[in-house]
Amino acid sequence: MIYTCTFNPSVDYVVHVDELRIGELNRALKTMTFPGGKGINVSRVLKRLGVDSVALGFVGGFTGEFIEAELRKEGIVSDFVRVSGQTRINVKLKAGRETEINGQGPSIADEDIIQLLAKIRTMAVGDVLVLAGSVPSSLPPDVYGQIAAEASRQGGKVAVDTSGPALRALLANRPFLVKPNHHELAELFGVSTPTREDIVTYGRRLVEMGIEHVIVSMAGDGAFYFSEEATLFAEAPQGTVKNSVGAGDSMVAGFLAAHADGKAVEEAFVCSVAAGSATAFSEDLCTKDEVETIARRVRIMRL
Ligand SMILES: Nc1ncnc2c1ncn2[C@@H]1O[C@H](COP(=O)(O)OP(=O)(O)O)[C@@H](O)[C@H]1O
Ligand SMILES: O=P(O)(O)OC[C@H]1O[C@](O)(COP(=O)(O)O)[C@@H](O)[C@@H]1O
Repeated sequence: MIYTCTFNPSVDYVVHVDELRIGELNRALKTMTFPGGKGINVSRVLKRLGVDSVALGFVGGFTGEFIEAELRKEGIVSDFVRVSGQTRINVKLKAGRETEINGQGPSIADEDIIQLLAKIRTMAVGDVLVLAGSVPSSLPPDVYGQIAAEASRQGGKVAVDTSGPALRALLANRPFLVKPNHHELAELFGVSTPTREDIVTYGRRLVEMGIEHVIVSMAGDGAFYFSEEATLFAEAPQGTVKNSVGAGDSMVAGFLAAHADGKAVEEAFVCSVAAGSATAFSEDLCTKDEVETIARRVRIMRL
C-alpha cells in the first residue's frame, strides 16, 4: 500500500483575474476550490492513474472537513488526525503569471504526532510512505525524520517531496525517492543560481548519499533522473500552462504509479514527467488519458 502524509494540507483557492491591481478592488473572472497539499495531490493523482493509497496527515475545522469530503467523493481513503485548529486556505492567483500565498496552517500538538505515529506503525514491509509538503512552523523540522524512521522500522520505503530544513533533516534517513525542484536542490547545497552542471553534480551527490531514485524538476526546462545505474534527462513537453499547482506532486505520483506497476525506471520517469506536464496543462490535476497522451511525446536522453 502507498500512504501519503501531508502535515500541512490546504484548501487551494484558485482565483483568475485578467490583471491584478494592487490596492484596488479586483473582480475574479473565475474561482475554483480544490483539496490541496502535496501528499493529498499525490493521492489524487495516484487514484487517477489507478493506484490506491491512504491519505494521512493532520486536518482541522471546516476546511479540513472539505478535504475529507472531496477525497471521499474521489474514492480515496483518508485517515487524518483531527487537530483543534483550522486547515489553511492557500490562494493561487492567476493573472497572466502565477502568484501563490500559502497559509501557515494550524498548530500540531505532541499528542497529534503520537496519533500519527500509531498509524505509521500499522505499515507493512514494502509499503511506501510519501512525506510531502511543508512542516507547520509549530513543529521542529526533524519531525519528518521521526516519522520516516518509524516507517523504516516497519520495513516501509519513504518518498520525500519537501524543501529547506525538513528535506535536509530527512536525507540521513536515506529515502527511496526524493523530488526536489532545481531551486530546492540548489538551496540544499547552498547555491543561488544553479547551472545544469551543478544540478547533475548535486543530483548525483544525493545518489552517493544513499538515495535510490532522485528526480529534479525544472518546470518548463525539463527534468533529471539520477540513480546508481543512470542519469536521464527529459525535455518538458510543450503545451499551454493552465495551472501548474500540483505539477511537482503529479511527478511523484507518476513515478510511484509506474514503479508500483513494476515498470523500468526509464518508463517510470516518462510517466513522472508526463504526469507533471499534464497537470500543468490542466485546471485541476492530470487525468490518466492526458498522462498517456503526453507520455508518447516525452523523449528521454541518457547522459
Ligand atoms: N511550463 C511548463 N511546461 C511544461 N511542463 C511543465 C511546466 N511547468 C511544469 N511542468 C511539468 O511539471 C513538472 C514539475 O514542475 P516544477 O514546477 O518543476 O515542480 P514543483 O511544482 O515541485 O516546483 C516539470 O518537470 C514538468 O514536467
Ligand atoms: O506545503 P507547502 O510547501 O506550503 O505547499 C502546499 C501547496 O503545494 C501544493 O501541494 C502544490 O505543490 P506543487 O505545485 O509543488 O506540486 C498545493 O496544493 C498546496 O497549496
